[in-house]
Order: sequence, then C-alpha cells, then structure tokens
Amino acid sequence: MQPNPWLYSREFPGPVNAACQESEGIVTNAADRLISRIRARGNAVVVGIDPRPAQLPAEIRDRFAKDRAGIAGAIRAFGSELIDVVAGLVPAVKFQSAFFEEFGPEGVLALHENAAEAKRRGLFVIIDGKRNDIGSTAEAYARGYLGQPPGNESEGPAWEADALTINPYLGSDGIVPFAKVAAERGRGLFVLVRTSNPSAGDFQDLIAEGKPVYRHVADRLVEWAEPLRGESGYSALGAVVGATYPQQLAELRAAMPGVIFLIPGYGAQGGTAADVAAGCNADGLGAVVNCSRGILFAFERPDLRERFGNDWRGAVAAAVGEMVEDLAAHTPMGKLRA
Ligand SMILES: O=c1ccn([C@@H]2O[C@H](COP(=O)(O)O)[C@@H](O)[C@H]2O)c(=O)[nH]1
Repeated sequence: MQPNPWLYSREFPGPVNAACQESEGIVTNAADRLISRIRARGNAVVVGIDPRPAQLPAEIRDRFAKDRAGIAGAIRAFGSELIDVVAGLVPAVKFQSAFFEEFGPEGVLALHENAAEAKRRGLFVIIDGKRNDIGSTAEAYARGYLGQPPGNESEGPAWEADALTINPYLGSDGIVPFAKVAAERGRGLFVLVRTSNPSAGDFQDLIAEGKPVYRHVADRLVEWAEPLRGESGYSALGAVVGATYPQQLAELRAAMPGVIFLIPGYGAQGGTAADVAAGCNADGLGAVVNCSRGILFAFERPDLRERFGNDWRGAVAAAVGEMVEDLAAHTPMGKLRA
C-alpha cells in the first residue's frame, strides 16, 4: 500500500514526510489497520488493561515481592498472560498508563514491555495517556509516543503504540503536532470529545457560541481528521465518546462521519450494549468499545468463579465472549461477523 503524500490542510502546511517508516518499511494508515483487525476478529472489542494491583489474581501476586518493583513485576506478568488470552479474540487493547505510572520507572517499563508484546501478537495498541501541552511540548509527546525521539534513528520508536489518547483542552496547537506525527508515522489518535465520567458535563456541556463545548471539539476534529483519512474511509484521528451518554453518542455519530469512536464506559461504569449502539454505523463499523474492569477481573464474578475456579484466564476469555455476544445482539456490530 502506498503512503498518502498529499496531506495538506489549513493546519498541515505541507506534505508530510511520507517516507517515514511505520513497520516493515511501509507506512499504513492506523484507521485502516484497526478496521482490518476488526474485520478479521469479527468484533470491535477493546480489552482495557488497567492492572489494579489489589485485584490481580492471587496466583500472580504471590509470585512477586510486595515492594514497588515487585508489584510492577506482577503487573507486567499479568499483562503478558492477559495478552496471551485475548490476542486471538479481539482486535485491540488499551493500556491505561496511570496504572503503570503509579509504580514509577518499573511500572513504566512494564507498560513498555506489555505494549511491545501486544503489538508483536498482532493487537492494535492504544495507550490511554490523555497527553497534551503547549505546541512545542506537544511535539515532544508526539515524537515520543507516536514517532521517533531525537537521536539514533536505527533504535526505532520509543513506544509501541498504534494510537494515543489526547486531551484537546489546549486547542489546536496541542492537536496539530500529534496529527502531523500520526500522519507521518502511520499512527492514530483518539481525542477526548465527550467523556464517560459523571462530571463530564461540568465543562464539556457548557454552551459557547450557541453550542456545547464538546460540539466545538467535535466540529474541529472533523476538520483535523480529514487529511488522515485512509482507504477504509475512516480517519486515523478518532474521538473518545463515553457509552454513559447515549444521547450525545448518537448526536456525535451523526456529526462526525469517518471518525472512529473509542467508547469507554461499557460495563463497570454502567454503559450497556444498547447505549453503545448509537455510536456505530449501520454496517457495524465506526466504533470500538472498551471494557477494562469487567474483563480483567471477571474471575471475581461469583458465576464465573463457580465455572472456572482459580482459572482466571478462562474467566477473562468467557467475559470477552459475553461482551462480543452482547454487542452483536444489541448493536449493528453483529454484522461484523462473517
Ligand atoms: O471518557 C473516558 C475516557 C477514558 N476512560 C478510561 O477507560 C477505561 C474504562 O475502564 P472500565 O474499568 O471499563 O470502566 C479506564 O482506563 C478509563 O480511564 C474512561 O473510562 N472514560
């Protein structure tokens, strides 16, 4: 596949350096990679890897010391085994950076190793870091997470992320550096548009110039997304829209054609498959649905404990299967099955 060399727009002053490599010498569009994995797996489930140490399976916790480095080791081991369970079941994983960062350098190293392993196993890797800053600092974040830090090019990218979540609060000079690197390197972005948390509306729903703030973000995002559109018709620049606000999800789906939604909030936060339905298109594409606690810690559920006992991997696989079935039954995502 040829890289797209004509990525011009008001905020992309020239053609991007399409000669940059993504992997195996070819730059591919991140949205196209995600869509092809969704089609291959027949579902759009994202397993959220939020390794809360107190909830790790005892069998893993017991193998490691209880100090910070030990806990980071347990997190890494859990992530690795989890990836092994889900790699053949779902198209993507999302790492919540906070649960790794809280254990300092060892935690960050665990994130790096888990992300690289997920990528090796063919999963689309999203790092949920919600990064951003002023333009010049955003450039460093963008190089670090999506591109190539300054130094020895032959070392390759610092992070194995197909996509990163970013916060749009700083405006366009905090978005454009990410979009440029994403285009050059065949990486993706998910911009927070309407989050799933209870207080999401405190700022996102405020009316400015006749429409809510989240609509301002959405409308600009549609412009920024256009130059990153791939052959699938979807852009590598996506949006985070929570399952817990189905009305806004429906409104935003209509307002943002060609933008892939990363939908968190299914499961533990109360979002249901019926809520998610409005976020995807009639053919079942256009959205990926994240579930973290509901899958990772499925072995704590009494019904699954009864079926699987201490086999936490079996419980995880069963929870993934249930989510796939649930989405297939209550959303157009059922059409993704062959
Ligand atoms: O609006 C948002 C943005 C991000 N998240 C993140 O997604 C997962 C959700 O975890 P669950 O256990 O499935 O609730 C978590 O990493 C959040 O930080 C979100 O929930 N909402």
